[in-house]
This record gives sequence, C-alpha cells and structure tokens, in this order.
Amino acid sequence: MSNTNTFKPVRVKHLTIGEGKPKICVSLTGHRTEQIIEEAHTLKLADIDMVEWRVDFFEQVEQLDQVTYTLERIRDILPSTPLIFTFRSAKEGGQCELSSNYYVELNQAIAATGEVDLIDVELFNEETAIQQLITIAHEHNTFVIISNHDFQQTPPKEELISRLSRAQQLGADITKIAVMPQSSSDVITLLDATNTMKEQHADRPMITMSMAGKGMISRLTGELFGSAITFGAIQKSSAPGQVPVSDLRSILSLLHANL
Ligand SMILES: O=C1C[C@@](O)(C(=O)O)C[C@@H](O)[C@@H]1O
Repeated sequence: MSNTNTFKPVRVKHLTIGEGKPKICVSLTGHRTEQIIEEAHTLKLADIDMVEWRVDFFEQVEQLDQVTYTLERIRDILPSTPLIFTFRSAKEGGQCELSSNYYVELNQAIAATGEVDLIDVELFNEETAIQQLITIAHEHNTFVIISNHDFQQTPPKEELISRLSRAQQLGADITKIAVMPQSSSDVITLLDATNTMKEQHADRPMITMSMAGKGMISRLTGELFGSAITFGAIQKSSAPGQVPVSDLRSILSLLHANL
C-alpha cells in the first residue's frame, strides 16, 4: 500500500517542518525565570532551528501571570525563533502533574497570547479538551503537536501506528511519539513504525524517537524514515539520549547529502 495522502508540511516562521533535514530543537528547562532567561541567551547563539519551553520544569507553572511574564522575556530574547510550549506531565516523563482543568487553562491561555508558534498537547487527554485546545490554538495561528511518551518500554509497531494515526484523526498539525527501547529490536520497531507511517498513512509531519543511548540512532535518521524534528542537547538534555547540538548539524548534513 502506498501513501496517497497529500502531505501537508508545517510552515512556522522561516521553517518548513516536514521537508528536508530534520529541524533541530533544544529545550529550555530552567526552574526560575532568571535561569530560563540565561538559557534563552545561550540558545540565541546556538546553531539550532527551534526552541521548546518545557514549562513543567518552571517552579511557578501554576501561576499563569508568571508563565506569561517569563514567556514574554523568552520572546524578547528570541523574537523570531519558532517556539514550542510544552507542559509534559509526570506520567509521561515530565516534572510535575497539573489538574486537568489547569492543564487546559494553561495551554488555552498561552495559545491565546499568540506568542508561541506551537503547543504540545498529550494524546492521553479527554478528546473534548484536545479539540477545544486545537480550536483555540488555530484561532491564534498556533500549531498543535499531539504527543505521547512511554519512558518504560516500546509498544508494538501496530500500537505505535495506531497512536500516531489517532493524533492525526484528532487534528494535530504534527504528531509525536517518544518511547524507551529495552533492546536493539525495539529501536527497529520504532523506526519501522515511523517508516510505515511515512509510506502509508502520514499526511503531516511526525516526530518520533527511541530514547536513551540505544535509541540515539533514531534521533539522526529522521530524514530517511520520516521524523521531522530532532531534540538535541546543549549543556542539559530534556530526555535521555539527546545528541549534543554540536554533533547534530554535521551528522544530519552528512546524511542529507547522501540521500
Ligand atoms: O516530547 C519531547 C521529546 C523528548 O522527550 C525527547 O525524547 O527528546 C524531549 C521533550 O522535551 C519533548 O517534549
């Protein structure tokens, strides 16, 4: 079966996600505003394409005014960098848990500021909440990544495909799955699921990765198998197995030049 869907890349500022080399993204993981400002200055000088603010690391995440204040400071420093806003829940590998009401309120409020380019919404939320967030985000020209993470294991290929397909059906602009390998076969499972999505089902960009050292290879081969963004590390990483940004650009360029 071949993919007859018309593929829709995502254009964010000057970037086209889903075309060419995977885009390099690095996360801001500071606990306090001053640390986040410092990290943003470091990222401004780095050779990266995008930034993710992992707001679950921010100790004032439950104070919306402090979140918006800090977001404005990030934007002062990085006015034209495509920016993802992510609250990663503890059950999916993040730093803390929020009530589902506040999770929706936080994401809605941030999408409505128009200050971020993309928000990350976890797949395992109520469908109505996800749909509400997509509507509000799109009203403010903000794209939505629907994501899922398993920090324990790698589900079977069919399950990976089913979760990515479900994220598409729900209306994600970009779908994402990150899983933990227990073996080298698990890494192949993730790559195989990504490749099958690309060849048969995907009509929009995906982000997939197998985490930790074993899975690191999956963070380099996105252009071949179909993952559009790779999360890299500078000083700190936001998940195990992220490749240092200093290596990432040259490896992605080498692979690109030979495809
Ligand atoms: O979902 C992802 C992917 C990630 O978990 C990784 O494995 O690189 C890192 C997170 O910061 C990001 O939100």
